[in-house]
Amino acid sequence: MGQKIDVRNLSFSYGDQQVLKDISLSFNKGKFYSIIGPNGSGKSTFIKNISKLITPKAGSVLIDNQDICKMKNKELAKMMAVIPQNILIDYDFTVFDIVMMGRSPYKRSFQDFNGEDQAIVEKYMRATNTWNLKDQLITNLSGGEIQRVIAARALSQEADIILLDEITSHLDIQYQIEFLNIFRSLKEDKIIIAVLHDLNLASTFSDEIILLKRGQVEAKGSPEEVISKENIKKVYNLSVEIFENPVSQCPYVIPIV
Ligand SMILES: Nc1ncnc2c1ncn2[C@@H]1O[C@H](COP(=O)(O)OP(=O)(O)OP(=O)(O)O)[C@@H](O)[C@H]1O
Repeated sequence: MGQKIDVRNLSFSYGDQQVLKDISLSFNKGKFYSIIGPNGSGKSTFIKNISKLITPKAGSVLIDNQDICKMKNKELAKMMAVIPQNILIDYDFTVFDIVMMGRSPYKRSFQDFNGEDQAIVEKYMRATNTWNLKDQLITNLSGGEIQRVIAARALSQEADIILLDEITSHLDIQYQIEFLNIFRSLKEDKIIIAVLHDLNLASTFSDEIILLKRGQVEAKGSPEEVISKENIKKVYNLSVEIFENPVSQCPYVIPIV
């Protein structure tokens, strides 16, 4: 389950504003993918389409050759976990209860969580450094703490596909790196797709990068193929120098200011 995602000729519009145009891509197990591109280029809209939050106007999204629009939400939730960009939780659940919700796809109606669920939840709360927050109300946490709790919930879903929509936006530098490391360390038997704004994080962590420009794929491939002076100029209208990162040996972008 969740070995491969095929996006075929995907187009999407909000009203008469076309936001995604004829996108075809494949994502395979064992890889960390980043989606990059300027503000408004359609990155979040793409993540919402491939997670069935919104429905493509044309084209399809297939997981292991099955159209996600024909899948039950619970079945999809066993295969795919999403960490969204904007997390609004205004009900007074404890952090532990919120993370436990990640186990719901595995339960029948009114079936209780068991010791195995608790052990899974504790494992991922410790990994995301949220175990010490377990008895707090979610409404009392900071933006970065909430994002870590939502990551723990997504990990507790134990899905083969993880979508991260700008997970780093609320996180300080330590947690940005820690988080991307957690997800990268899990990639062997998962598909990880992350929307990232920081080109150098994308370059360091990704096996493949997809560069969007106005809802179309401008470039895709390895960091070396995508992170080039020409692509950055064309898509961000920004002049940059590219060096080799001395630690990771990946392309390292420095804007010319
Ligand atoms: N719910 C919505 N209704 C109408 N238009 C929307 C909606 N959500 C996004 N848009 C528009 O669709 C376009 C793409 O937005 P999207 O959020 O996918 O871009 P993005 O690349 O994720 O941007 P950012 O980097 O700023 O997060 C933008 O022009 C945006 O204004």
